[in-house]
Amino acid sequence: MLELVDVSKVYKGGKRAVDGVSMRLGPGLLGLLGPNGAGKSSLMRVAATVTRPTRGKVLFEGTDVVSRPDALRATLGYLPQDFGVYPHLTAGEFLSYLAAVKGLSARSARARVGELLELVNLTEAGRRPLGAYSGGMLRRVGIAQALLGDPRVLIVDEPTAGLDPEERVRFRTMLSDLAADRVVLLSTHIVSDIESVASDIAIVARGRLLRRGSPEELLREVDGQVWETIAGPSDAVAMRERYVISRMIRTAGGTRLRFLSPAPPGGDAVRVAPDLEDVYLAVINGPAARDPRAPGTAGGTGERAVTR
Ligand SMILES: Nc1ncnc2c1ncn2[C@@H]1O[C@H](COP(=O)(O)OP(=O)(O)OP(=O)(O)O)[C@@H](O)[C@H]1O
Repeated sequence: MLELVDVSKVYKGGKRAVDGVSMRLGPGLLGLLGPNGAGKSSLMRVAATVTRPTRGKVLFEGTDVVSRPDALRATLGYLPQDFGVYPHLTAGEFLSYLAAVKGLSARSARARVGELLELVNLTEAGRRPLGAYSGGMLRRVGIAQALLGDPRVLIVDEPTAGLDPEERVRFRTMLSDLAADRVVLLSTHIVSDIESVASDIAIVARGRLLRRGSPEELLREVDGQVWETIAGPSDAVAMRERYVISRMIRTAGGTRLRFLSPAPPGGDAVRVAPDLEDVYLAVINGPAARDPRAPGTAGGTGERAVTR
C-alpha cells in the first residue's frame, strides 16, 4: 500500500540522515526501532510527505506521492515528534479546529472529537486549556488529532515519549487495534514499546535499514547467542569490555549479566532464550551497523559493552 523505494535524505550541510532505505508497508503495525539519531524521524517525515527525499520515491497505492502528496495526505494521520499545540485552546477546541482544517463538517467533527477524547481518556480534561496539560496528556491529544480523519495510514513518531507506564500499555493496545485494518508505522528507541504489538519490525541505525522481519524471524537470528552468568565485581568489568551486555542486575551474590556471544563463552555461563532486546543490541552493534567512514567507532562488534 505504502512503499519507500531507495529513499535517502541529506540535509543542508551534508548530514545523510536516511541512506537508501526501501520498504513496503501493508496493513498491520510496523515498528521502526533505532537509537537516537538513527534517522527514524527523517524517514517518517519523508513517508508522511512532510519533507521531500533527496533521492528515491514514496509510492501510495502506486501513486508517486513525492510529486503528488495529496493522494496520501487525504488519508494520512501523522503525529510528529515535535507536536505543537495552541496553549489557550482546550483539547476539544483544538481538535475541532483541526477537524475543520481537515474539512470535516461541524456535525461529524463534534461526534468524532467526542469519540477521540474518550478513546485517549481525555473527556474530562478536554475542557481545560492545553497549556495546563502534562507531556503525556499532550501526547494523547497528538494521537487523537492523528486519528481525526479516520486515516488508512497512521504514522506516529515516538508516540509513547513522556507517557507513564500505564498510558504506554493503553497506547500499545490502542495502536495494535488500529493496525487491524490500516497501515501503522510507529517509531521508537524502546524495544518494549513494540515487542508485544508489532507483527513486523524494522531496525535502523545511521540512516540505514539493518533488519526487517517478524519478531520470530528476528529472534531466530540470535538463537544460541545469548548467555547469562553471575560475575563478581572485577569479572563484571572485564565482561563489559568483551561482550555486548543486554542486561545487568545486581544481586546479593554478584552481578547477573546477560550478554551476547556467538561462540560459547565458557565458564559457568548458561545459554538462555533470546528476546527482542537482545536482537536489537546484536543488530545495532553488529558489523552492518558500523560506519564505513569511521571504522571501529560504531559501538563495536561484541568488543564493546552496551548496557541499558
Ligand atoms: N533538519 C535537519 N537538518 C540537519 N540535520 C538534521 C535535521 N534533522 C535531523 N538531522 C540529523 O539527522 C540525523 C537523524 O535525525 P532523526 O531525527 O531523523 O533521527 P531519529 O532516529 O528520529 O532520532 P531521535 O529519536 O533522536 O529524534 C541526526 O544526526 C540529526 O541530527
